[in-house]
Amino acid sequence: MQSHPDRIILSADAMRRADRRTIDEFGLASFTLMETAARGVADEIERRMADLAERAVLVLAGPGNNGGDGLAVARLLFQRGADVFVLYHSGAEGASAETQLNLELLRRIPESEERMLTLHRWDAAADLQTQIDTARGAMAPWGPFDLAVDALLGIGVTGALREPIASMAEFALSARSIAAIDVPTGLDTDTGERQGAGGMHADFTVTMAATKPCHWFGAGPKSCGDVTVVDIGLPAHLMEAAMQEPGSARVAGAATVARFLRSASRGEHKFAVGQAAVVAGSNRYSGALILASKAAARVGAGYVVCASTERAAAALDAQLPEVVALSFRATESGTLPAAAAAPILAEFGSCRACLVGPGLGYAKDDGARDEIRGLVGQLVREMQAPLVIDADGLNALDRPEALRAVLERQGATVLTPHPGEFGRLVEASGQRVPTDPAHDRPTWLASTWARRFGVVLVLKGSPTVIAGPDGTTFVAPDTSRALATAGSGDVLAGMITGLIAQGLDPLEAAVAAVHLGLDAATDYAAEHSAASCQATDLIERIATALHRY
Ligand SMILES: NC(=O)C1=CN([C@@H]2O[C@H](COP(=O)(O)OP(=O)(O)OC[C@H]3O[C@@H](n4cnc5c(N)ncnc54)[C@H](O)[C@@H]3O)[C@@H](O)[C@H]2O)[C@@H](O)CC1
Ligand SMILES: [K+]
Repeated sequence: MQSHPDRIILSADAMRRADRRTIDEFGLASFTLMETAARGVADEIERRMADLAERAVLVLAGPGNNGGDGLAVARLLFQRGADVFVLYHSGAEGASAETQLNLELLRRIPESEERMLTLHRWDAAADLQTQIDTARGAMAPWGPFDLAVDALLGIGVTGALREPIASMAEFALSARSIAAIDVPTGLDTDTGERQGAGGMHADFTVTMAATKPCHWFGAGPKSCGDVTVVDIGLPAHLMEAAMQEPGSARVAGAATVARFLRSASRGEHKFAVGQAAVVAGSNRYSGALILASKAAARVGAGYVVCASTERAAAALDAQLPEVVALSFRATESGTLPAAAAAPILAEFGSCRACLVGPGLGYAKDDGARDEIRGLVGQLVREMQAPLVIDADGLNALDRPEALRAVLERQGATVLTPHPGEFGRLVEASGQRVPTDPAHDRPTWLASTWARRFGVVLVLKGSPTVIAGPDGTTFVAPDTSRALATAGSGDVLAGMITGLIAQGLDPLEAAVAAVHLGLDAATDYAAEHSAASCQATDLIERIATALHRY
């Protein structure tokens, strides 16, 4: 469980805009930003490399401002006692003024008796093999480096690595550890995907102003190592503006999750604390009903009631005597009939949260489909309490009018699709999905569609992204293989419902539930192989996870 404060995620564009506005509008010189960035990187390196004075550092500097950061870091580490070998891309000589000045400053450092500083120019226009051999020759007397600093490419990267960057990056492999400046070279900043071969795997990454999606998504988490953020002085109002942009997000720290959970009206009488209703299951799928109900109870809902077919309700009774079950004669498809909606609304009208969907058996056959579409549609239209729609409940929203009914609801709605269910929802909405790369990011999709549907949207994935109807977006701190188990979706939906029933704001309940699920999975994986995790193992660990906040 992370103890760090909340972390912000900005897209490459949002970061560039904040940089630009800080320099042009606010008036903080870009050289100052670069120097502040470099100081932050050097401080973090010094914090991790015990005695810098005895260390040999290789700085790989690229042709842009990331390279400029690297050149400044080289100067600072040298000043702090390290022997520094700078391998810089000749493009730096034609780069921004701040990068050129940093190259010039290195050149002005006088020879020193105690420490070595080598500036080695990599001529990007010359024959590649010659450059490789020459660089290798120049490094030969240096022996292995304690650290390589990856300042080749930062958020200006586009597409697969082109030479000579890929060959320059290879020189990092000989170092004992690797520090990446801003982002590891070769990672797409907004997706964390590696374009083609090559590129950097860092032991730690020091990033400017805010994290970027590549630190959390795709190959990023494995390629970045520990990520620390350096405040380079971007003014708060410009950071706030960047945070408002679709695609920007926040990763809640433990303190925030604890604050969300504390907002629950805990300890009051069980009816006051909140009744959670679960409309789920079918003759074939009673497990989903049981898991969702158990999770709602375990997360602290005072009183869980459920509605299902006779057979599923009987199975639940056997396992969860404390949960009151309303049972209905199943349709010939073995699923809940649409006619169950009225009695459910009558019985559960006073519930404080209602979950509909797990195991309803939507795919069974057309008969089932019509019945479940009718049942879900009526609950969407008439259930006043916050409604959590998961699994087959989502599949039943397969027509534009169903999604319009969701948008028109007075009460809050939480949708918890996995990517496939999400794709079908978007398709059913009849709205166009922008396919350009800038927009098919999970954070952008979640915030845009949460706003369009007017819902809390939990876009399950690795990691899971949670967005509110105003576009506020959270990203789960990591993923766990243990969560990739059947039924974990039922558990998550049950937890969200159980937390809302206790008075949590639906968005906060969804964020807290995702974190609790991750904590439970991490706890399990600490003692067992993650692949062996069952949904019931997760439920058993919810209470422990809750207790920590
Ligand atoms: N004043 C500023 O704007 C600041 C910028 N910062 C640094 O500046 C970086 C962004 O700098 P830039 O926008 O100059 O971009 P980068 O320095 O990330 O790289 C852009 C350069 O790399 C080349 N390039 C792009 N993709 C490539 C590929 N696939 N293969 C080979 N070469 C490729 C481009 O032609 C361009 O010359 C940040 O990552 C950060 O490190 C920070 O110092 C904060 C302050
Ligand atoms: K880099």
